[in-house]
Amino acid sequence: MSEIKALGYLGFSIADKEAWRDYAENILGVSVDDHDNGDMSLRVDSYAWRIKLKNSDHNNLDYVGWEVSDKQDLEGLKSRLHEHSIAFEVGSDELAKSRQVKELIVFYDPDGTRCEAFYGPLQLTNKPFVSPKGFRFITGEQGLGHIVLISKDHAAQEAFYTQLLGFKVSDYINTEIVPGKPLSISFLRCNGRHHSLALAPVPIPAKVAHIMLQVDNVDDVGRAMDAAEKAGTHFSFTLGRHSNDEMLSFYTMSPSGFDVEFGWGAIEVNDDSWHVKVHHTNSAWGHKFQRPPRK
Ligand SMILES: Cc1ccc(O)c(O)c1CC[C@@H]1C(=O)CC[C@]2(C)C(=O)CC[C@@H]12
Ligand SMILES: [Fe+2]
Repeated sequence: MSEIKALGYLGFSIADKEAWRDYAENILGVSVDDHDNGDMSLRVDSYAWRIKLKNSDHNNLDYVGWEVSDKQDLEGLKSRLHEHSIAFEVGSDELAKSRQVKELIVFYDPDGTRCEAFYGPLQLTNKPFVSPKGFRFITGEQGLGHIVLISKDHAAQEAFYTQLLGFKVSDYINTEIVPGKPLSISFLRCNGRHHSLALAPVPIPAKVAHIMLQVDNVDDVGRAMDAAEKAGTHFSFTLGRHSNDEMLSFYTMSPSGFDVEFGWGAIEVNDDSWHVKVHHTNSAWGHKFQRPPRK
């Protein structure tokens, strides 16, 4: 049912390129490539790029790239979108070239976030990924990591990603961010990663709450934490262990204002044995929220 195999790539407009370069290399430990037009791209694995940072005067989530297996599955997805009267465009050759993929389509979710579905990402096996911090990121079949979108029309967003795009619900977390205003976050998967996408109906104007990158060594979470502390980066949530995917992680505020969760040790979901759960806590321990500094 689901053609979507993984979170493939992300595109952001960013207002502070040099701050991002420093944050990417020295805290996240990902590699940075500069392009002739002033944009930067981040690598975490064999893919030519995973996160594109468009040099701009504002910060924005520009697109979310979902990977499908092959042309057949892309055609299957096109048919489903067509059946449900969801408009899509076939990406031009120029767009495919700039995304460094074989083919892609472009459509929008109910909240207006630009989605791209693609197959055939360029692999740079002749230029292996080298982390400036010696980190190794867990990607492969689990994709880039996860993204948490702030949902405006939450019911429509959940229906779109589950019924149309074929994501499965892993669980829900009921929480109270504003005291007296309970809300339920939906965690959705499209592979063994517990969630590649979460939808959080938090009443704030932001589009993206955070993105998450996962490393394969718990000590690298500690090393990234030390580097972030040394750099004076704001910790939005302190070190903790999540209740649902059991990830050990901390969150720092990126130069764009959204957070990056840096984690290790999450469970993998087996579709045959998993059942949907409801949690009433975000974390088994830790993850203390810290108010952002005033600008
Ligand atoms: C609870 C949880 C489980 C797994 C995760 O990967 C994960 O990022 C979270 C945290 C979700 C997060 C939160 O708990 C506090 C309120 C947050 C920051 C939001 O406003 C959106 C995401 C929410
Ligand atoms: Fe997360």
